[in-house]
Amino acid sequence: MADHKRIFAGNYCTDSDSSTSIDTAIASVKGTALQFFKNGDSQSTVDPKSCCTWVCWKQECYISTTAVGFRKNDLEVLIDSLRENDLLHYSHLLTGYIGSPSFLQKVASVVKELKSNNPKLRYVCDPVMGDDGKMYVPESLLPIYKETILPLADVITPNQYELELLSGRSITKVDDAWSAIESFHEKGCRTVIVSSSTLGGDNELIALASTKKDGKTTRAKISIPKLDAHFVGSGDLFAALMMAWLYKTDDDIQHSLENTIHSLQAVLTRTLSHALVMSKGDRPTPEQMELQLIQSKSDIESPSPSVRSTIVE
Ligand SMILES: Nc1ncnc2c1ncn2[C@@H]1O[C@H](COP(=O)(O)OP(=O)(O)OP(=O)(O)O)[C@@H](O)[C@H]1O
Ligand SMILES: Cc1ncc(CO)c(CO)c1O
Repeated sequence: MADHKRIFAGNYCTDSDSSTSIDTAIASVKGTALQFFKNGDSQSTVDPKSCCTWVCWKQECYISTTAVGFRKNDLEVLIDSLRENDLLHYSHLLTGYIGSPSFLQKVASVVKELKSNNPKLRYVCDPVMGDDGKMYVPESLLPIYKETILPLADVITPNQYELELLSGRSITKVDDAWSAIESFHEKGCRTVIVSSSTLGGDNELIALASTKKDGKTTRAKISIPKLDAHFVGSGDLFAALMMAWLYKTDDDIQHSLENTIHSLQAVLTRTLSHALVMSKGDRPTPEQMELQLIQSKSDIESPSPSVRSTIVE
């Protein structure tokens, strides 16, 4: 199995539902892996060496459906074992929810080690800290994200609130967002994607993307029709799909945004319709709102976007 297709995708999660980034990143890039994760089948469709140990851990977690917290010591043991087996060579690293400062510091040292093994490694960081003005991780994570993680990240995918936290600025207009994004470029982060914001009209969410190459910045913006529901795992799915499409399109932010948003819309619309049928008109339970990823396999693998992004001069 060629080294360049290796992905290291990690999402510190507390239950099986919140690990969509792993399923989706692998599924997007490897095609066949989606079924493998969801049906908990044998390892026949996936060469474990081509994915990563966390994926195997995730599979166990999914089968047992036990609440699992992946802690700093677990990460150390995992990294030590991968190092001993000469398996610390990856093309991409994706991190999501991280709940403790010591874990985040350890992630920073892992990023450095992976980058020293492969200077071309792409680190995609979803700085999951909160939403709608509320933090749901300890505040002590913020300075670590700002000072240590941001300069290491090649791609960062904050939502509007996380953009405010990381930049220390209030974001009330699209122009505020662009200047906060520019400040991240200045810190060394090449590509910044704002996964969702309320900087548009009442019925839409706005996502923004900016990438800097050879001193030139390219910016894109897309309007997302807003669904009247709250989804769990949509941010994970967003980060995973952006990572896959940026890789597949050689950093074309416009097409990556369009493809990602198309797949998200398909998954979320299907999820909501399914949940409403299952709940027979009552408020759907979290189980009924589980993202319909398997059912959306073709929308993930072969998106045909109808919503277009615009390049912002
Ligand atoms: N209510 C919704 N209506 C339409 N699309 C949605 C909705 N909620 C989420 N999405 C889609 O999910 C994507 C990710 O947005 P979301 O706000 O869930 O992520 P996030 O806040 O960045 O996540 P995280 O908590 O991981 O940081 C958006 O770009 C959008 O495409
Ligand atoms: C535990 C936990 N809490 C919150 C979030 C953000 O939606 C995530 C993203 O998956 C998560 O895993």
